[in-house]
Amino acid sequence: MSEEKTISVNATAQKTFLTYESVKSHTTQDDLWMVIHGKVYNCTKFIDEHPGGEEVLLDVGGLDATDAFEDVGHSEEARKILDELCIGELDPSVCDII
Ligand code: HEM
Repeated sequence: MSEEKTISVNATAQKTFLTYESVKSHTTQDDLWMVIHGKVYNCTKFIDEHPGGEEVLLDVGGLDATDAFEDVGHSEEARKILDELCIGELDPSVCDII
């Protein structure tokens, strides 16, 4: 079964929806995804560059990292980096628990 589905929202914009089931299998240094505020981020390329170190990112691999991310009080710059790492949103039609 495919991990993602793409839904046409209108003629110009498309959203990629991912299930939490697919997010939680990406938990390693070579393949690290996480969820922050309902969006899915592929952080693999950023692990080495994270100013807060790689361990904290690996700790939340495959999980909802919203609280961990917000508790640190990340800067606007950090949020811009997040935008670049976004690969989709959690599928609202699938009710799976994080
Ligand atoms: C992909 C998601 C994340 C991105 C893009 C990111 C980005 C950054 C950036 C740019 C900084 C430098 C300070 C700032 O600009 O705010 C930073 C610092 C930090 N981050 Fe993250 N971060 C992410 C996730 C996390 C998570 C999940 C944690 C878990 C606790 C975390 C913990 C920290 C800590 C502790 C620092 C402070 C490091 C220091 O100043 O010594 N980060 N992060």
